[in-house]
Amino acid sequence: MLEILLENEFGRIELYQLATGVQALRFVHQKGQGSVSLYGGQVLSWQPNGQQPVFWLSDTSHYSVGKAIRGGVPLCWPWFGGEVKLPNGELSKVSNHGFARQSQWKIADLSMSDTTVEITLSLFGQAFSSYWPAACELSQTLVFGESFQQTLTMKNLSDQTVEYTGALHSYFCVGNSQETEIPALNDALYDDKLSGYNKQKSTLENCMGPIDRIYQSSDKMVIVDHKWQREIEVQSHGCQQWVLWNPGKGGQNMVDLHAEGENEFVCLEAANTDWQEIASQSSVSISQTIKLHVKR
Ligand SMILES: O=P(O)(O)OC[C@H]1O[C@H](O)[C@H](O)[C@@H](O)[C@@H]1O
Repeated sequence: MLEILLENEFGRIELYQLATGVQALRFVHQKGQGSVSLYGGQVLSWQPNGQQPVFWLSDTSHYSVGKAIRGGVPLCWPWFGGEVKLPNGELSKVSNHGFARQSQWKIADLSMSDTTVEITLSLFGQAFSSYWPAACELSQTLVFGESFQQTLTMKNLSDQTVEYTGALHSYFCVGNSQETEIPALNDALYDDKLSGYNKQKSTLENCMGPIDRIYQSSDKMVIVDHKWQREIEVQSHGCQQWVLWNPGKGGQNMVDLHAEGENEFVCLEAANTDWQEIASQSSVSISQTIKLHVKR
């Protein structure tokens, strides 16, 4: 199955079948190319012309309903990590990162100009999970051009206040995670999910794991990739934390991470890891803007 959804003098957007139950959009535009899975509403790739890919995608990712896709920008929502707040306020252990990344999103709008490809996806419904029964509507706008902008708007359609945690879980492609730094993180306190020690401060030598940290910062970050001589600037909006994750050699035990894959990416996630309220019938948004600076 292949369907051209939009074509003009600047490019083309196609819908294709990636696997059973997994449809995706891909675009070729005069500024670059990219792809987005409707399953998970997940950006899979983006490569501006003349650049290395910006997002990393595992060669051995699952593409099947009920499993998360490894790479691109998974949406962690309405909970980040393995804990949800139930409607009665109690916390409960759950599988990681919520249902948005394992739900079927719909195309709400597509447009293409000389400078950008804009894709809006939506997810609408209720009782997606017994842990989070509220009716909700998510809208995700993706603007691919020379830079990339992603906005996730969450509307609470129920008559109760709801609480969420979440993240735009970007897998950034780098020349080598061992030759990659993020200097602005050195100024921030972090909770170390691996050791359990909170409010740490230390210099991050490089981005090779095992690393799993929640930084208390919403500052603009610059990923300095020495091997590819590239800087990736990431600015978040509406997010209070950055999560930094790379599995290191432990990645070799993950079936959906190809051999040596841990050398090729760093996850820097625009996140809210503390519970955030959304009042009944209200909307809130989180977003990120990504810009590339190539030194060569
Ligand atoms: O394997 P996943 O459920 O996609 O999670 C991958 C990673 O996501 C985040 O970065 C968490 O902080 C990590 O603890 C987790 O291992």
